Amino acid sequence: MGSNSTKKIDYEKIVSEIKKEMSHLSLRMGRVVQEHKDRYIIQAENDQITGELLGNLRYSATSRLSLPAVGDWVLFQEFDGSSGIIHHVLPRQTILKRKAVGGKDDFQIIAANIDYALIVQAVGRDFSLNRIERYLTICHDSGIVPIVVLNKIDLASEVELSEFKKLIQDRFRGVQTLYTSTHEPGGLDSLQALMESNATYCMLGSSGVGKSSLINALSGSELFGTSEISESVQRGKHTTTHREIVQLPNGSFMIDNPGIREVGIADSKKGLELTFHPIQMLAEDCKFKDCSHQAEVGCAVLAAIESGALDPELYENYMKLNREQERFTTSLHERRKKEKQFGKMIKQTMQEKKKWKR
Ligand SMILES: Nc1nc2c(ncn2[C@@H]2O[C@H](COP(=O)(O)OP(=O)(O)OP(=O)(O)O)[C@@H](O)[C@H]2O)c(=O)[nH]1
Ligand SMILES: [Zn+2]
Repeated sequence: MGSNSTKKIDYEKIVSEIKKEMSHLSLRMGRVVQEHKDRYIIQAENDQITGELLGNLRYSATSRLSLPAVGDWVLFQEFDGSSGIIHHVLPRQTILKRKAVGGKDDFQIIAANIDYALIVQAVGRDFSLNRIERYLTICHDSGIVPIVVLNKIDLASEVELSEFKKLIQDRFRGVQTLYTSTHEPGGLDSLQALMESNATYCMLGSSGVGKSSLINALSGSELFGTSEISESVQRGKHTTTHREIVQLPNGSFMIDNPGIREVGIADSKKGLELTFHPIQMLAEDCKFKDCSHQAEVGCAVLAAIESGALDPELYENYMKLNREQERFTTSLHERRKKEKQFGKMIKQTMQEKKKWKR
């Protein structure tokens, strides 16, 4: 799958081992294409199965990460041709997750096994190198290959467009970038040419940049007309209560996901390091191993800013993300500590009560 260097999961081997172990069942493999409250739609070859999670799996789940999500490969026992019980969630190639809000879990999976993310921006006011960088960090954290898509290029003059190109290329060397318009014939050719059949894509981008227009345009090929697929894409657009994977006429899969817009920065240092590689490289030359690159003597990062070798904006952004990450990790830590204290208090109270009864 393109430049994705992560190790490929050998599903065949895993599945045959599980099947051997569970030979009293006749398990089938399928992919979760829709996630509802407690129901999953599973695509298995040409069958759509309504799946429920095996009670055992639900109750033994220690976090939401172990429950099925859109994009997951699962093993299920079919029972009447259209229903099934999910027995296994197979290991994930990639996980796109976000901080859970208000829930007891730390993370919530948005989708699993996404190969490529299209980071969509529009020329004009939405355009922000910093925002692209945030999305790149998310991709690197998740093991998803990013592709930057600058859309609405029909709104830019030749000169403006070449300025945008230069900005992107200077800042994100090595990241594939496409320039598209859904309002011009042929405006999607570069995207169409790039998309791999059977690979799974998602769109990341602010509201209004043209994500739905892109999906609609991609699904409106002459081959399929505007029939089923665009209908299901439309449906996805208006139904904000669940996530869905649709197959496009070009054979690739697209996660049409309203929630994907709320993706935040997750808690991995790895993503930061990959995105801000130049800073990481420089940091190796800092005098102190634990240099915070803020005021230290012999800081190679600060020296590079001074000499003009490092973009100060990239530095600012790096520090900002670092702070955010720290805040997140700290708040997690504090929350856990509070929970522990609370548990202790309950225990003590119970013991006191017992004493009192005696
Ligand atoms: N000029 C121009 N307008 C576009 C293009 N693509 C989309 N638009 C317009 O931009 C507006 C927003 O497009 P959407 O596809 O709804 O954007 P979105 O990213 O899906 O927005 P949300 O659904 O709010 O997340 C619509 O009015 C589109 O017609 C383009 O290539 N050029
Ligand atoms: Zn330093």
